[in-house]
Amino acid sequence: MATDDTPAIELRGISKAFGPVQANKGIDLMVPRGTIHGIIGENGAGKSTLMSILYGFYRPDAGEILIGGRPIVISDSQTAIRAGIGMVFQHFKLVQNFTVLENVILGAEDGRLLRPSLARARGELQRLAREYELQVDPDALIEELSVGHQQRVEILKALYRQADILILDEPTGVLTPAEADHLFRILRGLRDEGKTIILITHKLREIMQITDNVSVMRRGEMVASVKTSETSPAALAELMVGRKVLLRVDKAPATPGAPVLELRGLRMVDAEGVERLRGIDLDIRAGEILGIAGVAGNGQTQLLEILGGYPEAGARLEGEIRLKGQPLPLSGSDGRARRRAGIGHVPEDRQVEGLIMDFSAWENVAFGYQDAPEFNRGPLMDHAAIRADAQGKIERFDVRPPNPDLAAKNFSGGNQQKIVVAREVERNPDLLLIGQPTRGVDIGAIEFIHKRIVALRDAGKAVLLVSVELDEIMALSDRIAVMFDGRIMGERLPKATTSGDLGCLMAGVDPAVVPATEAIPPAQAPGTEPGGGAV
Ligand SMILES: Nc1ncnc2c1ncn2[C@@H]1O[C@H](COP(=O)(O)OP(=O)(O)OP(=O)(O)O)[C@@H](O)[C@H]1O
Repeated sequence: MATDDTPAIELRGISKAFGPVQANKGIDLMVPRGTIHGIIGENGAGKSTLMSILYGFYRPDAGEILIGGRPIVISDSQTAIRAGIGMVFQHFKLVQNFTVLENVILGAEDGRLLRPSLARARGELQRLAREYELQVDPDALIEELSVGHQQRVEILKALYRQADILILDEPTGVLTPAEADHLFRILRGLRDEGKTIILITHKLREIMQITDNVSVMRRGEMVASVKTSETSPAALAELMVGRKVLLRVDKAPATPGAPVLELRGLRMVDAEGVERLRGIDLDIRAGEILGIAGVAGNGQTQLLEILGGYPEAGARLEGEIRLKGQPLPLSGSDGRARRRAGIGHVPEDRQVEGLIMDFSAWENVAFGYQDAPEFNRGPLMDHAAIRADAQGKIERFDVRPPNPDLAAKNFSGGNQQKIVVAREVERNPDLLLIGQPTRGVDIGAIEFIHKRIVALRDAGKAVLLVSVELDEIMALSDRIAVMFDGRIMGERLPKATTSGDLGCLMAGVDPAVVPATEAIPPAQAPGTEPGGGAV
């Protein structure tokens, strides 16, 4: 019989192997009811696998699951949902061309939720949205929503199914700081009414800020479970990685040289006629990291795509791009031509643009560089050479498992990112375009990726960094440009600015021309509905 202190979730001896990879080894975990429980661990430590077992995506090879004190076999996600478990995935599982309402009721029409009438479902959805401050338009198509709003739909979907336990896998990776704050308010509210929340994150700041307890995984094992109030970021980092980690970027002042990239009046109007870039002028010099700060959706993606050689289909472009003094074509170029010209590109979305998920790691390491001379023997590609090259990159970047034959989709998110970064950085491009370099990446790997970016700069290369993580922009950049609504709102030196100052520019307000007393609107991507606020 469940009593008040019966844990909401108890895992005993859970093991799961994928071929030779032991993703989970005899995991024990106890999550008290009405708490927020953090799970941290390096990329590939087995966090997502464990949660996928709890959600019925995978069957464990061994072990037992108890929900509310009762043993349960979770054979599929319907069983998990019936047991009161809801999951918000890293990559949302919403149907893009369905409405919010359709997505929320999809799959919920079984058992206790017998085919509700649409009107009743709408009423219930609106009630939940109001009660939990998760406002979204029930009739909006998912594809029209910002990622923050799509995440609201995922949470609403779980609440609609009456989840008592909510699992969130890296929920803030795609959110702006204001959106993340809002999400945390919601999670605290849910906890305070007795729901149990599991939060997987790589951000130790979030762990310290919001969790009650935290469990640490390393290489498939659970190595510690502690009260958050009794630990520190440094202690957690060490538990995770097994060594001390530098939690800040160590770099000497930049010594910029000649301009590598010059942009003049770059404009882009997309296929729907929306002006996404409204005349960008920027210079990036050799030996310099220029960080672009901004709320996602203000033109950074378009800027990277154009420079990387694949602007959105149907877009109209104007302006000039010069690389080391030479004009580059605005269009009619592609990613390979840009790479030949000396531009490396780590795209923001590794799964869509950075990798071919069904291809092996070694094939992905040649992706975009397949015409490089060392990868070809006469008219044929030299697979052995590409494989050997990939093996070296995988080892140097500590990609786990270090298996070049594994398909990209079978690596954990952070290891996928390392594959893309290794491919681009190791080519020593004159200009590296790098979007969200450490999204979903563990702290050990962040330290490593940051070092490699700084090393590239120190070798006299130019780096254009786009990140929604203000901390990352502040730590890595030699100079910061803030984008808002397709324009550069202002430039700052990291030492001469604050996150408040940058936040104003990110919201489209120049603090230099606004009286200090005037209210600053929350940073928000244009096009998200004002009623809902920044998530
Ligand atoms: N379907 C699969 N087939 C083969 N191997 C897999 C599969 N899913 C996961 N793995 C492997 O299992 C291990 C654990 O992966 P998992 O995704 O659980 O890690 P994680 O801790 O969630 O990592 P990240 O923080 O990078 O998301 C990794 O080595 C991964 O490559």
